[in-house]
Amino acid sequence: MVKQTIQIFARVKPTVRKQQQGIYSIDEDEKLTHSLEIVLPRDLADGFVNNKRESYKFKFQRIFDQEAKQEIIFEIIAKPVAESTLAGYNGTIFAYGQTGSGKTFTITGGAERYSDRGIIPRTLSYIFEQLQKDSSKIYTTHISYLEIYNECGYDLLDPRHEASKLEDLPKVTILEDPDQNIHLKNLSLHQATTEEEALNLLFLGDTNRMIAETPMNQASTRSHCIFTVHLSSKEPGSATVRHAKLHLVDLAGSERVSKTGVGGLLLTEAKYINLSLHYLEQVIIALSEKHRTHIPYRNSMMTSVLRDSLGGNCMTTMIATLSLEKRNIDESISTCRFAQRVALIKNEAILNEEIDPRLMIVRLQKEIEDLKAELAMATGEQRTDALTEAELLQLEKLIASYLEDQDPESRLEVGADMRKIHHCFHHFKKLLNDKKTLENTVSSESTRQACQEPLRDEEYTKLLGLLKQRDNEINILVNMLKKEKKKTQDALQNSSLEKSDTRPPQNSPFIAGSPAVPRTPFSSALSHAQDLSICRHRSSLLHKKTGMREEMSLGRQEAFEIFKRDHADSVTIEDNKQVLKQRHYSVVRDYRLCQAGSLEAHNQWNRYLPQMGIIRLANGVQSGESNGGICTPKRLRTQYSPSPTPSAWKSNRAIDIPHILLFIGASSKPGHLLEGGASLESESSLLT
Ligand SMILES: Nc1ncnc2c1ncn2[C@@H]1O[C@H](COP(=O)(O)OP(=O)(O)OP(=O)(O)O)[C@@H](O)[C@H]1O
Repeated sequence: MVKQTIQIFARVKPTVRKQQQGIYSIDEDEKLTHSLEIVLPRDLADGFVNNKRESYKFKFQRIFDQEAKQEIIFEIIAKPVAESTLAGYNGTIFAYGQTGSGKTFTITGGAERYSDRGIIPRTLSYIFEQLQKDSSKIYTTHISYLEIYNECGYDLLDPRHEASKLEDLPKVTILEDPDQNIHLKNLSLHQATTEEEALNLLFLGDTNRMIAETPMNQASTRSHCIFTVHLSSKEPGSATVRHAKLHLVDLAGSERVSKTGVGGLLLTEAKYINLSLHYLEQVIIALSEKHRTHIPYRNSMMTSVLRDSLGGNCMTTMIATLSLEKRNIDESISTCRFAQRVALIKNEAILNEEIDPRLMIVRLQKEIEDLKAELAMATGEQRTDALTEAELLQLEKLIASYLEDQDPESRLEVGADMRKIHHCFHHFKKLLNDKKTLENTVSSESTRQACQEPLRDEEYTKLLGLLKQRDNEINILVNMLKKEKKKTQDALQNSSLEKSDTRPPQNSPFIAGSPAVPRTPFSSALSHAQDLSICRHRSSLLHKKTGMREEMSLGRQEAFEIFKRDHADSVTIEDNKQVLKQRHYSVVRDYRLCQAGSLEAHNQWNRYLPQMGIIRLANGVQSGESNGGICTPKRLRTQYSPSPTPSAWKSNRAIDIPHILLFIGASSKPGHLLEGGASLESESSLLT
């Protein structure tokens, strides 16, 4: 590491000697520290006529007067920096001064004479000369050329663009990595293997700079230019590479805005220039102050780019260019003051070495080869990269026997051969993965089955619903039976009452409680039949709703039979059925009498018909009207004989009391009666 303050030099621009007479003097002391004294008459300082002289004294490493040639400038200022760059340290030379003070002349040089070549071409010549001389190292040289104008960076070496204005050039932006290293995006690096190639790049950049220059943008005045030589070096066979950068910087004019007398865009530019230089000054002030932690590098692009050069890893040199004409004295004094602050900045330059990864790989490969050779010599066997077929087979056998061995103390001995050890690990890993795959398959299968569980649940729910439905149906049937039972009991009670107490005389045609209705031999039967008809009609409706008969499954029928058999009232129901049957026969008997043609009975029948509301229930057939001997629906007509005999009725289970009576009532003529009703079939069967 080389610790060094920034070196400051002053160069006075040649001018008419008469103007400078008595203004400045240069002293040299024994330590080669030069001081510049500027003597300013009072009247020049503040406008008042004053014979007193004001003296300003500034110290520099060296002061070059107007006689100084470009060659000496290079030798004294630039050469040491170029040498340190060749040694692997970063270096910076920047020229600072007001417009026209000779910055560009010093850094780049004049175009008129070859001897006017400035620091850049001379440094390039020197560097390539040294590179040629030094065969102990391999050098690589790259060049970049950046222009910063109004805080925007432009690549002056972009070959794709024929710049007619500055904006045609690619814009360069700053990127900062986590280690706070600055990277310039879009700034091209061009390799230069010879001095000529490097100079061509310099000319290309200067040409782009001049072409892009407009009357409003005098590049040399209002922009900063940074010409950088990137040098890499390494010793042959070594993986260590040294990188060094040499910035050669031509700053914009340092004159102050207040004195430029510009406006509009020029003022904006001047502000930018001064702002940029102001931030440079801020950085330098911050660096020159002790215990200052924050350095405002990021405030401008220029200070960001020159970060290393200012207070960092760099050997930096400043050239203060001075114009000592009377009108420029103030600016020259400012420049000198600025230089004095810069001189306080300490830099710590270190060698920028890094290991080249490609070279490291080559070196390691060679080392491996050497070690293999040594191993082969030590073991006496030549090892290849991969195991042979025979070796693999042998290894598989060993692994198999090891895995089968139940002894927990057993060992797998494959020797000190890493290839075999690796193979064993691969084998075990494969086994483990296969096992995991199998477990995953099993688990996914069980997951799949688990997913099907809801289907079982659905089935279960469906069956449960069906069971509930069946329960409801059974409840309905039980209720029906209860109702039937109640009706039957009521009917029986009425019947017994009629028979015993209230039975009217044979000649009385009226029913008890209905004085207007006469009692006939059929009246009792008709009364029972009326009740039963209503009951069965309701029951029929219920059957239609539930569809009981048709949809009753075998199981249900069976269950129902068991239910009927085990029911507490089954005996009573059975008794009731017998009673009903007896009545059925008595009705049939009465009917036969009626059918026998008793005119009296027929007349009596016709008289009582209108009072029997139940006849209207016979499928729309009106009472008292002749239907040509047929008074039943067509369905019944086709199903039963038009003139059935009582024996036929008996044998036909479909015959039932209420309907017989309905049909009787439905015809106005005796002998034209039909029996039966299909709708009562189920109810009849219930009573069977
Ligand atoms: N030491 C010198 N010897 C001979 N001529 C010089 C010297 N210094 C400057 N000049 C001349 O002075 C003129 C202005 O110089 P130069 O362009 O270098 O100034 P500058 O500081 O770069 O100005 P700007 O800030 O505008 O770029 C040029 O013509 C240049 O040749």
